[in-house]
Amino acid sequence: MSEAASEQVISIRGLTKSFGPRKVVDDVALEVSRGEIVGFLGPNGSGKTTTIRMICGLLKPDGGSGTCLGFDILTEATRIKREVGYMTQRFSLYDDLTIRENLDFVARIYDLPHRRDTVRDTLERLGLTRRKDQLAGTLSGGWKQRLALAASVMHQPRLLLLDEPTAGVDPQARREFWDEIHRLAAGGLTVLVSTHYMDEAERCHRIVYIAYGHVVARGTVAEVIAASQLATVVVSGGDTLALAAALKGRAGIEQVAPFGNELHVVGPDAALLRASVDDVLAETGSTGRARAGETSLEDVFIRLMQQARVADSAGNGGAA
Ligand SMILES: Nc1ncnc2c1ncn2[C@@H]1O[C@H](COP(=O)(O)OP(=O)(O)OP(=O)(O)O)[C@@H](O)[C@H]1O
Repeated sequence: MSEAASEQVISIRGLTKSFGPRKVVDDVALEVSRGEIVGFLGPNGSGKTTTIRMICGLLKPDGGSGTCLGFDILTEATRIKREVGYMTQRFSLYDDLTIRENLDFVARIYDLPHRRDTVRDTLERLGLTRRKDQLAGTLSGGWKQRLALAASVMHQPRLLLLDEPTAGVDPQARREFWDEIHRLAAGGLTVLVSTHYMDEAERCHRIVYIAYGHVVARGTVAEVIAASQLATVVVSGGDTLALAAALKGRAGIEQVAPFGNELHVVGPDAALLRASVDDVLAETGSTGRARAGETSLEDVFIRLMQQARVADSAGNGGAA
């Protein structure tokens, strides 16, 4: 394998999977380099978990090809599984074992050498030593996630797959979790993480957005926002509820969303958007004031989801 190719941790194309008559992953291509943190986003049921499971050899694709960690995803699944850490959406450790006992159990499953030292080092590395004798069932959501992360990196995988790792975890714990992910990536670990949280997407080096089984956007957060070519106008003051109702459905306006005392109004044509907002403000005699705003990743995702829904019902899902 060439040096450049060996830096490519995930390289897949044409990945396809159906459950019954439904194609839930359709022609997905993905390239991820060593040390990258790539965010996998998309609405519920869009095929993220299914794709992740195919990449790490837990599920056989119907079509497509490629490599994960240099191993063929179709024929070398066993070798892939050994070098991947996989943290699922649900806490899958034992509530009635302590943190240390849980890690010791995982170390036995992997048949890790120097088990005691490995567990001790992992406890230390993930900041769990102080709580090592606490029962997992009594931990808060944030600590449980930290333990689950420890369990999934203890065997020193080269690729970490995280499936909605911080669902239901408070912002402080989430931030610490992500600090840890960045530390691990800086050490050479590659991370593919599925999430519904915008702040998490923003902490990834790159994001891939999937809808109805198709990749519909990819790039850095800034690139994905720029590629959407959406414009945003922020309206502050006035009766926001009445204004929102008046703005919806007007020419060039695709989204109207209240944020506190302001409205974010979004559309694809900046001039038309502004003209429509100004018209509505004048027509309603509103005291609200309009200014140009920044388009957010959330605005872009809502548009991508709506476009994908239209494409799916027309039977011709888009691809990026
Ligand atoms: N083993 C299975 N058998 C049948 N259908 C399945 C199976 N696994 C997943 N699906 C279906 O495939 C579709 C894609 O599911 P998947 O879990 O990959 O989506 P997701 O993007 O991870 O969703 P979420 O964000 O809700 O976790 C869903 O409609 C799901 O119900």
